[in-house]
Amino acid sequence: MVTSSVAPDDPAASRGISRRTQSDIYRAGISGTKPAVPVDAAALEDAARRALSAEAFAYVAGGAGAERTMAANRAAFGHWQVWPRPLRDVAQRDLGVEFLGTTRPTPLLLAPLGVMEMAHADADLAVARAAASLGVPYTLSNQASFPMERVARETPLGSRLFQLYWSASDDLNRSLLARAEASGCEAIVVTLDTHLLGWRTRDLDLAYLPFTRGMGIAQYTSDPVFQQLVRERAAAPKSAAPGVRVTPKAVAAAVTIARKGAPLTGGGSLRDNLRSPLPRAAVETFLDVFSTPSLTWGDLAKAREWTSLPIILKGIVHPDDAQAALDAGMDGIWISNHGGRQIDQSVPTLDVLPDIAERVAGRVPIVFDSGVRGGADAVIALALGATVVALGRPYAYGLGIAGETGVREVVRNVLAELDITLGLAGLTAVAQLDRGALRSV
Ligand SMILES: Cc1cc2nc3c(=O)[nH]c(=O)nc-3n(C[C@H](O)[C@H](O)[C@H](O)COP(=O)(O)O)c2cc1C
Repeated sequence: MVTSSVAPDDPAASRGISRRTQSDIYRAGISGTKPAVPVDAAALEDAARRALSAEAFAYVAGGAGAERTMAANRAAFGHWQVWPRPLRDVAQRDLGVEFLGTTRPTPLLLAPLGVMEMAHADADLAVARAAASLGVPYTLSNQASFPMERVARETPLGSRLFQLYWSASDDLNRSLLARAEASGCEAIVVTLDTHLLGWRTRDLDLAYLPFTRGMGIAQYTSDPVFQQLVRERAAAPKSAAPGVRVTPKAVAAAVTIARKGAPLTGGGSLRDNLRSPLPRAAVETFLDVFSTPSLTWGDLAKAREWTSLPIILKGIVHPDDAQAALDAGMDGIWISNHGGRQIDQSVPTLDVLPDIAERVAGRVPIVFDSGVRGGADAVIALALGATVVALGRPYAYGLGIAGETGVREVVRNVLAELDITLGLAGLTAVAQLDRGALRSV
């Protein structure tokens, strides 16, 4: 349900999320209260830059190479304009869509974002609560900061998908998917575009990768198969690993790793965790199993054996790969270039959306992401054939600035602008959005 602080007898309450949001904001303004996070997308990013550590902001905001794909993702929206169409009675508007066999209240999804503890200590818990309060499904990342079971406990009514990074251990993959199913996830999203970690310029300049500090590996350290791999590694004779120079930063990193490794040591004191070889072995094991560059289309059949949930492939950009996903019997396609974090000067997702939508021809749902910054962007993607649109960085910025409230405001603002844009385009339902709503430039 979409929540609002507007009183139930307020006429705005029956006029959709846009009127409720505007009413909430302007009414609070009378008492001098401003929104917790900037509404403008660029101002939101700026505020996040100020709120986050240099490392956290670089990790969230950064892309691959010279970040030309990030810029292209945004520029692609500039090739389309939304036609205004007045005098069509748009007093009642329906944002609902069919997705994975269920009618959803909105056409929005939250994309999986790893290591959200860098933005806020409540990380995925805060994001899940905000998403659930707005009826927006949340895609839990394989690199989350809390185990999926904990998120499920905190938001039993929230709709969740689980995103898998296909690791080098099939036993681990199977275990993660079984846990996702047991904890109420509705679908598995297999991310395909990160089989090699992108050349992330900002992170390289800061020499900072959160996983090497034990961050963003909570789905692993809480997994029985992974725990066994870690114990085996810790027990094996050591090969001489390159030493780390002991500096205050190295000591701080060791403390973080020890804390994050607590699930492996039985949650002992910090001193115990620092002494135990397991937390560091967990980081090393993770770095070993994380990526599987040898994966091929033929391997996907295994995922079918591991889960009975629908499987969506994330990271599809080439229309031929969309076709291959259909041929492989997948249940959904997630068009994404990882927000420009993988290949520099790659293909902007919006540019390929129409071709892919044509190939898919409604046979499976299409999730779209990379570059969505507001409701008008979402309208354009939906009109070009997306079934649902996924929001990424903006909600991480909201999280960093104002925790759960920040995420809720960011998502609410996108929905409100989407609702207004739909109505001003003369339409009363997301289902009516098609190419006719747009002018190409
Ligand atoms: C900080 C950050 C972490 C991410 N972590 C993941 C992840 O764990 N799994 C995944 O499939 N995609 C991940 N992505 C990619 C997003 O799911 C999504 O594709 C991307 O953010 C879309 O681009 P946009 O945020 O610029 O709109 C991450 C993106 C960012 C910015």
